[in-house]
Order: sequence, then C-alpha cells, then structure tokens
Amino acid sequence: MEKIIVQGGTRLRGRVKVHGAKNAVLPLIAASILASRGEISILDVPMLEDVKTITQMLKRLGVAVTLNEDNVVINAEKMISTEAPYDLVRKMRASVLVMGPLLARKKRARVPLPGGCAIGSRPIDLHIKGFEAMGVQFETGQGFIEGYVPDRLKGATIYLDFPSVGATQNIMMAATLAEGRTIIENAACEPEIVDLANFLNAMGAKVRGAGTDEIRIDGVDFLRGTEYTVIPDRIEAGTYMVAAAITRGEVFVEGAISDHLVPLIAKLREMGVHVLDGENGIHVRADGDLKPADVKTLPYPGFPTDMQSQMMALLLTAKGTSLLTETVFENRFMHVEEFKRMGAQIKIDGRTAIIDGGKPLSGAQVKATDLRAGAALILAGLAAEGITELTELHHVDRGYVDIVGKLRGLGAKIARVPVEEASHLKQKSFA
Ligand SMILES: CC(=O)N[C@H]1[C@@H](OP(=O)(O)OP(=O)(O)OC[C@H]2O[C@@H](n3ccc(=O)[nH]c3=O)[C@H](O)[C@@H]2O)O[C@H](CO)[C@@H](O)[C@@H]1O
Ligand SMILES: C=C(OP(=O)(O)O)C(=O)O
Repeated sequence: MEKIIVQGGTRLRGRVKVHGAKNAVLPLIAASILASRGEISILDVPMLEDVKTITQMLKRLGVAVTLNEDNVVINAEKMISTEAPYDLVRKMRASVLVMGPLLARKKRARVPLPGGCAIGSRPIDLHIKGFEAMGVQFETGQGFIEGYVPDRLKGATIYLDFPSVGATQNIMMAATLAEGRTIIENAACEPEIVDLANFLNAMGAKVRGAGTDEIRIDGVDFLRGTEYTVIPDRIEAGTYMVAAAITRGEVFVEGAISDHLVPLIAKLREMGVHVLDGENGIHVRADGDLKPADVKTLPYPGFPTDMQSQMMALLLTAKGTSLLTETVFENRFMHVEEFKRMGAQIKIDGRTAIIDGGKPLSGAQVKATDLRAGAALILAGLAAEGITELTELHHVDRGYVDIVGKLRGLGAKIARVPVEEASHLKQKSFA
C-alpha cells in the first residue's frame, strides 16, 4: 500500500499537459460494443484504473481489446456474452453504460445493480425508464437487473426528470440501432455527451443536437469501426488550474479547452486569479490574497460537481466567508471532515458548506474519500504548512494519470511512497 506525501509552501510554475478525458473515454469504450463490423481505435486514452476496468469488462463479454500505451483497439464483431460481471461493476459505476449497447446489439443485458457509492445513492431509474419506453422489458432479481427486447428496440420520445449524464449516454447508445427516431428531452449537455455523439456518428450513427437539451437519434441497421481521438479532460485541467491558484503560482495547462471550463474560469477570475486563454491551453497565475466566492454545482453548463472539492480547497485559502452548494449529489461533502484535520473552518448546513477561509492550513494525515476529494486534499496539502499524508490512493488512481509526476514537474514537493515509510525518510522523498 502506498501514500502520497506533500510538503506545502512551494509556488508551482511551468507547464502541465492534460490527458484524454476519463468521463469521455468510458462511454466511448462501452459504445464500441455497438460496432458489428470493423475495428475501433480510440486515441489519447488515459491509462487509468477505470479504463482498465471497463476494457476488462468488454473482454469478459467476449470482445477483443488491445491496450497500448495511449490507445485502445477494440473489435466487437464476435462478442458472445450479455452478462456484465459483478466484480467489475462494483468497482466502477460507469459499468452500467454497457447496458444500452448490449440491449441494442444483442437484445439482452444482465447487469448487477451498481449500488451507491461515497458521493450518493446514484440510482439508475432514469436509464430504466428510457429503455422501457423503447420496448425493453426488465426483470429484477437479487442484486441484478436483466433487460430483454422482445422484438426490436423502438424509437421513443423520452423526457428525463433530471439531465443525467449516464442516462443520456445509455439511451443515446441504445437508440442508434433502434427502429425509427428517438428524442431525448431535458438531455444532459456535457462535452462528454457531444464527444460520444461525434464518436457514434463516426461509426455511422445519426445523432443530432448533442450539446443541447434535445437530442434526436435516427436508428440505423448497423455501426462500424472507426478511429477517434478522445477530448481532453476538463476536470483534470481544472484541477491543475486550481493547483496554480492555490499555490499562488503560474502554470500553463496545455490542452485545456476554455469553452469546457467557463464556470470555473468565471469563479477563478471573481476570486482575483488571472486566467488567460492561450493557444492550445490556459494560462493561470495568482498572487497574494484571493477573494471569497459563492459557488453552486449544477449540470453543465453550470459549475461541475467534479470540481467541487478542489474548489473548496481553494476557497479555504481566500480570506472571508464563501458558500459552496452541492446540488447534483446528495452526499458529496465527505472531504470536509478531512479538510478539518488540516485546520479548515467549515460548517455544513444542508447542501451548503460555509467556508471561513484564509485561516492557515497545516499538514495532516488524511484519506481520499472519493477520487476528486483525493485530488482536493493534495491541493490543500500544497498550500498547507508542513507535511500532508494522503492514503486510500485507489480513488485517485481511478481518475488521474501520474498526478504526482505532473505536480513534481511544476516544482511541487510531493512523492508517492510505501505506507510504512518512516517519518525521518519523508524529507528525502522530495529530493
Ligand atoms: C463516468 C462519468 O461520466 N461520471 C460522471 C457522470 O456520472 P453519472 O452519469 O453517474 O451522473 P448523473 O448525471 O447520472 O447523476 C446526477 C444525479 O442524477 C441522479 N440520477 C442519475 C441517474 C438516474 O437514473 N437517476 C438519478 O436519480 C444521481 O443520483 C445524481 O444525483 O456525471 C456526474 C455528474 O456530472 C459526474 O459527477 C461523474 O463524474
Ligand atoms: C464521480 C466521478 O466519477 P464516477 O461517475 O466514475 O464515479 C468523477 O469523475 O468525479
């Protein structure tokens, strides 16, 4: 077992490159199941734990998958199984995204119920309602749900009660091979939805309107292989932008797309951080005192919930009171208790965290309670006095490629060491 140790107090400087987006590549890999002819090649793939999990899932379904350094080659012509294995589904909620493609391609899907996770109960009722409208019949057994299509999937008009990212993606994928037109109303508008639509269209699908709240899909008879490059990770980019701001440093985040980061950029500027949109990236610089700000997470184009904990770390360093409201997940404040170990002054009132910022943070032993919380605690460690030790790194590994190496490249004093490393060796680890 390993931990990350961070010594705070260094201003970060330099250039960091963003990898391909985790939340874009997972649905792309699931969608590859839909290609009954030819080979799919996905480029700029971040080799994260989640990518390994979903590719293992495809292999267990009988799909041929080759993982290379930063690309994945998939051939689903001869897939054989329609049953997603529990040991993989429980590791990663995005596994439920194989359901739409399996129903479309094989007319059957048996998926263990993914259950809740640290950030909320995360039901899949909207996915199921959408599939049912398309003619899928479901049976629920102990711990699993099984759907089958008696005839052919039929296009339908589906209104989502909430613009769920996963439900929009699952329904969109199923609809590509359905008979007739599907319309998804109140659809999610995230850039990862647009990326999936572009990928499906490159495979021969007819998807229009992705990126707006109404997506129209005209079913086709089959999809084929293609080569596709995944979009840069806006949450990874945002994490490094906050790293620059929290250390009052100066960093160029290469590959960051400002159009995907509008609410974060607006809030950083409101706080007094200098953000410049450059060619192929974003330049971030901060000096001295920052101002507090109020932030509310919302579906895209609102402020992303996946940046909430990193933003909280930054607000802890801004003198005054900030309010941070989480509206997307009902339990995404697990990091608050960990921040408090570092001396943070935060009170929770329902879905709002009241942050009394500008008080010095001190290094402490903390644990990653989910993947973004892990990143946020590293950020807080960069701004704290003394040494912070972060455990439960499997969360961080789900979503960040080499976060330690990238931060070291910017001058951070950070290292990944075995958990049992003696205290007197810590200083040496930063050399
Ligand atoms: C792999 C991936 O892309 N994960 C992202 C995706 O997750 P995911 O697709 O799971 O998120 P959703 O947009 O579906 O969930 C948002 C909210 O809707 C609720 N809900 C969702 C589906 C449903 O059938 N019923 C229901 O009530 C959820 O419990 C949650 O409270 O979008 C989230 C919201 O931007 C991000 O935080 C995740 O990083
Ligand atoms: C919550 C996240 O991911 P997932 O939906 O895969 O749990 C995330 O990326 O912050």
